[in-house]
Amino acid sequence: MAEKRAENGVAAMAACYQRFDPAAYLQYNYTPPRADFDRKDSIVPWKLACLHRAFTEGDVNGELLVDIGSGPTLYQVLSGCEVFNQVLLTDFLEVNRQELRRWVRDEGSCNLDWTPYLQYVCKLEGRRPSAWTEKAVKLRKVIKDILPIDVHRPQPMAPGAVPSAGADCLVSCFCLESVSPDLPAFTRALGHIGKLLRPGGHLLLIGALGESYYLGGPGVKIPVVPLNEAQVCSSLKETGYTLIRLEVYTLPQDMRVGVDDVTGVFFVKAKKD
Ligand SMILES: C[S@@+](CC[C@H](N)C(=O)[O-])C[C@H]1O[C@@H](n2cnc3c(N)ncnc32)[C@H](O)[C@@H]1O
Ligand SMILES: O=S(=O)(c1ccc2c(c1)CN[C@@H](CF)C2)N1CCSCC1
Repeated sequence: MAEKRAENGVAAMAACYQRFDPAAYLQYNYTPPRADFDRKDSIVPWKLACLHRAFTEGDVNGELLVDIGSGPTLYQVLSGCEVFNQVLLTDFLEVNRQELRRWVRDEGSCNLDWTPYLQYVCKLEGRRPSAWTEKAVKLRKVIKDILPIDVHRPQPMAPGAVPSAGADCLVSCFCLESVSPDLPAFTRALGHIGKLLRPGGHLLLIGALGESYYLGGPGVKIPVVPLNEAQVCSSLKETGYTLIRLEVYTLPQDMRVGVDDVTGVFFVKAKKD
């Protein structure tokens, strides 16, 4: 009975995502006021700095980085592309994979200009902002594929998509809590993606705290599992990760713009046991 309920919850979530609108999602979350590089208290500098530090402090290395639930966004691999020579982007929806392919193939008509993000990460790396063009070339070179994924499946990706030994690093941002009908499903999904990671590999997880819904497009209200820090830590422990660092950002009032009810954002660096 419980299994049937879980299946129904996952199916209902998948149905919600059929109305997901990448262009609107990018507009809601990745343009000002949320993505304001001139504001010291903006979430963008905080998140990009968390990722930059995590990728560059010396313990993260290897060949393959996999981004779980990429959506239509690239910011999450802008630092990682300097550390790994193979990056896989993944998403549940073809519309998001198409958005990413348009950027990777430099076909134009992307729904967001990632230049400010590329420039900001170059600044974090001590490079001149004009080096963003070189970073874009590097990123396009290391992205080896853009593949389907379903984190609710015990095997989230097609056989052979990731080497049997596992990826060296996973990054995942605002995915697991936004696609799971409840906390047990979130925890199971965390375990499923862990199977894609080699023992000793790192997980960089960014997510929403206290969020119960978000708009995935005009009038597209998508339920979210409201998480607190203790639940995130408990789920990590339950699924075989050792927490290295947890950082929390509290969203300023004026960044609560009605596209969701998120109160904070967490950043986790963890290692698979
Ligand atoms: C809130 S968006 C996050 C996008 C991006 N990572 C970011 O940081 O903004 C959640 C993403 O999860 C994807 N998704 C939905 N169901 C999924 C599933 N079962 N497995 C993996 N990803 C899923 C959606 O297509 C969407 O791109
Ligand atoms: O933290 S954000 O404000 C952000 C970015 C994405 C999301 C949320 C918040 C909250 N709702 C999530 C639903 F899944 C998606 N941010 C937007 C600017 S760039 C860094 C990330």
